Amino acid sequence: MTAPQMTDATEIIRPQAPLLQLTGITKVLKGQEEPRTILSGVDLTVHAGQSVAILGRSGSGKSTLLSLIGLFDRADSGEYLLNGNDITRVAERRAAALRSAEFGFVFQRFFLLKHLTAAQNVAMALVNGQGWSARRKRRQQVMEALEQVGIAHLAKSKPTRLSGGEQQRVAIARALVRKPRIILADEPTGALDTETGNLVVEVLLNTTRQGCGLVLVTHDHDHARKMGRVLELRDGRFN
Ligand SMILES: Nc1ncnc2c1ncn2[C@@H]1O[C@H](COP(=O)(O)OP(=O)(O)OP(=O)(O)O)[C@@H](O)[C@H]1O
Repeated sequence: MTAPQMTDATEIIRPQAPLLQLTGITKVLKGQEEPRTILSGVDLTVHAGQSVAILGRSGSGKSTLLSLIGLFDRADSGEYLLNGNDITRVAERRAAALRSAEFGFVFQRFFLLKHLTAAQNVAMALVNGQGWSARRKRRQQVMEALEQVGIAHLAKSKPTRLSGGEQQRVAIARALVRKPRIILADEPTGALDTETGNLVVEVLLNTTRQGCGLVLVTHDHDHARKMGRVLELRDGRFN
């Protein structure tokens, strides 16, 4: 049996455990109006190398669910296991450590810094509380991530010189450079034409062949069908 490993976030990794396992997750929004139940018993298990598409009409709670998985928010009830560890009520400090050690995030908007090159944008993800890693190691990590998404030749280009698809691939490289176990992608093709969107979906799927888990929120049924599983969020749960 493979021995458990420790990560940056001092978490025990159980190799046989799913990457993530959500059971009976609920989320109620309590604003100035009446409390509103957004998620009412979501179950989701993702293993290494698996891809899942989440469909659902606008407002069905897809982004809310992704923000719970990515530990930007916490569920009101239910259980969340990450690598077999119960993190349902994890405190913010540990959540932040887990976010940067375990997850890569990709959004519809690319959030690239215009005055930096593609490589410099990717390198930004390597800054941590202790400052920068060694320059040579950093450069190697950045080039590997750019190669992984097929744009190493654009390393020195600034975002304004890149197409939308190329910019999204820089954003994906930035998500990959820390070698996350799970990619959370929220409508990553929403701002792209069909052909470019297809390419970006292929790039994301490729990460699962290297062992990442992928959760893709999308409105595009063609993209969803390319994932290993398609789930539809309706009335706060998967039907
Ligand atoms: N911070 C918030 N305050 C109040 N309501 C919110 C907040 N965040 C989300 N909501 C509401 O919760 C519901 C679910 O939103 P969410 O963004 O998760 O849906 P979605 O399925 O991702 O929608 P879309 O496909 O349009 O992105 C919506 O009705 C939304 O208006």
